[in-house]
Amino acid sequence: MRSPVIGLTGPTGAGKSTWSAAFRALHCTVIDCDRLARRAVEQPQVRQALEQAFGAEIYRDGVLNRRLLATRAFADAQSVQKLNAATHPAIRAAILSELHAAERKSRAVIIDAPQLYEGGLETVCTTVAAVLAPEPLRLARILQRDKISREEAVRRMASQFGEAFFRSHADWILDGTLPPAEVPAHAERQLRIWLGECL
Ligand SMILES: CC(C)(COP(=O)(O)OP(=O)(O)OC[C@H]1O[C@@H](n2cnc3c(N)ncnc32)[C@H](O)[C@@H]1O)[C@@H](O)C(=O)NCCC(=O)NCCS
Ligand SMILES: Nc1ncnc2c1ncn2[C@@H]1O[C@H](COP(=O)(O)OP(=O)(O)OP(=O)(O)O)[C@@H](O)[C@H]1O
Repeated sequence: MRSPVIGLTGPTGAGKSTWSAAFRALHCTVIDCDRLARRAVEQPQVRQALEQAFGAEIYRDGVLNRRLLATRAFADAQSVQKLNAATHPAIRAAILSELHAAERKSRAVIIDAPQLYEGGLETVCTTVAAVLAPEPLRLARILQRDKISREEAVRRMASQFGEAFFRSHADWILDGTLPPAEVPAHAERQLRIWLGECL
């Protein structure tokens, strides 16, 4: 039988990683799309598309300057679209390949994808959960985590869907403000609901 496939999404800094770590500890397979994206940008056809859209200087000795690409790609909506067009097909292929490998072997598969809807990945999910937290808290978290300027952080946040979108599209909302120590118990309860629904 196929395992349920849970899309785990939400805006930057909401706390998806805390929830996905809890699901991993519950023996779910977690497909981490940020990790797959890091691999995708090393593929020749993705590199070529990114260089064409954002300039050859974003790679140096074959290594992507992520900060420079981020500055250019999150500058406006059109640039974000170019970034997605260059990277999403390869990321999607990698996700589907990992999904195929995991689908019959895991208790559940969690696709941890900030760009789940932009990539059209909700169509392969049994259900979608969005992790949400208030914007000021998310901003503080990513300033701390990513060591970027406030301006860069605000631009990146503005390039994503807002809370209202996630509330109206996701099937479940998960609390990104819970103390981390409390997340595992909530994740276990949530997983039971999903497994019950999907049996
Ligand atoms: C532009 C890049 C090089 C910046 O790298 P950087 O190390 O600064 O950020 P990192 O990759 O760790 O992503 C951090 C967060 O930024 C946000 N983000 C990443 N890509 C995008 C995007 N295309 N649109 C909006 N937000 C994005 C996500 O919330 C992500 O979790 C990188 O984010 C990238 O390659 N993005 C395109 C691929 C993509 O869409 N990834 C999301 C996978 S679903
Ligand atoms: N429940 C929480 N309580 C306190 N801090 C948290 C919590 N969840 C996450 N954090 C911290 O906030 C930062 C951002 O969280 P996380 O990496 O999970 O974001 P994300 O939702 O995966 O966002 P992105 O899409 O940017 O990767 C991290 O440094 C993390 O340690």
